[in-house]
Amino acid sequence: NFLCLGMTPFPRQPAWIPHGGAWPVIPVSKMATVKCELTKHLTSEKAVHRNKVSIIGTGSVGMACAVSILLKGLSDELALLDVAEDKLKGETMDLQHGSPFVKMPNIVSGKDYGVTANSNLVIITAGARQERGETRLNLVQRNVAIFKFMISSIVQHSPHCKLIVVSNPVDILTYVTWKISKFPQSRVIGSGCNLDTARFRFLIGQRLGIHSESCHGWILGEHGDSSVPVWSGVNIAGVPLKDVNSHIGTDKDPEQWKNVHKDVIASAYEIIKMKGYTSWAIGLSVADLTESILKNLRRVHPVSTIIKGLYGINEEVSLSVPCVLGENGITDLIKVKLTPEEEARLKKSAETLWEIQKDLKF
Ligand SMILES: NC(=O)C1=CN([C@@H]2O[C@H](COP(=O)(O)OP(=O)(O)OC[C@H]3O[C@@H](n4cnc5c(N)ncnc54)[C@H](O)[C@@H]3O)[C@@H](O)[C@H]2O)C=CC1
Ligand SMILES: CC(=O)C(=O)O
Repeated sequence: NFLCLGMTPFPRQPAWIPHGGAWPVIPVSKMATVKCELTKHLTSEKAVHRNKVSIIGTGSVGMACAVSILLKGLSDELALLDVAEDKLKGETMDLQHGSPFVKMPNIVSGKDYGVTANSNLVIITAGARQERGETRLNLVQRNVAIFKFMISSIVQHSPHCKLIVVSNPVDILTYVTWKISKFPQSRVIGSGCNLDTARFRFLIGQRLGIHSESCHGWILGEHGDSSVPVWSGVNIAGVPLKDVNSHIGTDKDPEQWKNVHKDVIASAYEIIKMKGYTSWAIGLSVADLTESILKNLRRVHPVSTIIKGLYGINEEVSLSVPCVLGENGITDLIKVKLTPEEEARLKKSAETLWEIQKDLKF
């Protein structure tokens, strides 16, 4: 019985207790007896989590990311952090109760950054979101203020992690995160145009009656209003749409395919007008990035990274270009052959961001 009494009542901290919080009052002798009768304990080694994912901000986007990652079974520990304690606790408990239905890892939560310690990947969704009709760029000062403390705290507890920035304006906050964290460029990834590209492929698929996965096309540049559709590269099964319609994406196009890109830009505004926020598509798209990183897939995604020196852009701005993503984060950028018009639009996107970024204090 000595072994039994010496054991912790649980093999690990139960997830509904905030990190660092008190243990529930459970009659230890009863617990120990049942556990001892049932099991023969072999080791008290502490679990090592190699694929720990932390999500900062448990609002609509953070929780959509959490559920999408859990359903894909990607992490062996999920940590949630938010300043709104009741909401955080409620979301944690609610997720936990789904554990019989998915292979759920240990879920911990708290408002202290210690809960995120030793993460492999930290996903940042905290901060203000757009009101109806508000632009993403308008959020900048409010969210930069939040990022100062948040990024330093994450880095202190997970100095080797990769960071995915989702909060808006995502490109500027990716740059801010890179500066504050002092991480190499490879480990700071903005979700960027991963979502815009998904919307683009979906809408092309709708016009053609082909599944979006088989519609190959990329949106680059700023996530949002100045994003750049690369019409020159859109293809189905290797057949470029511009070979079928040489005016595709231009004013001269009788089918006005350029409206597909207009709809991509309008998407977030339209959804926010109707339901107040966007969440499901961004959650699924972040889980897709997470999969490439945690499984070291080296797939190519349109994510935001510092692109100084490419496409004639000389400022330190973060914009989306196709990037190879694996266990070390972004290892390579694909140099896309753009038409002069596309390159000019990308430069304009960079200028738009630089105009705001150059005066930022953080
Ligand atoms: N990059 C993209 O494609 C997308 C980005 N977003 C952005 O994601 C962000 C989150 O959006 P929602 O989840 O809808 O907002 P939300 O308001 O539902 O959630 C934000 C959460 O952040 C928490 N928070 C605020 N300050 C914090 C701090 N200092 N530390 C920790 N947590 C803090 C709040 O308590 C709240 O729970 C927004 O900036 C939004 O614009 C949203 C959709 C797509
Ligand atoms: C809100 C936002 O950035 C989006 O849904 O695209």
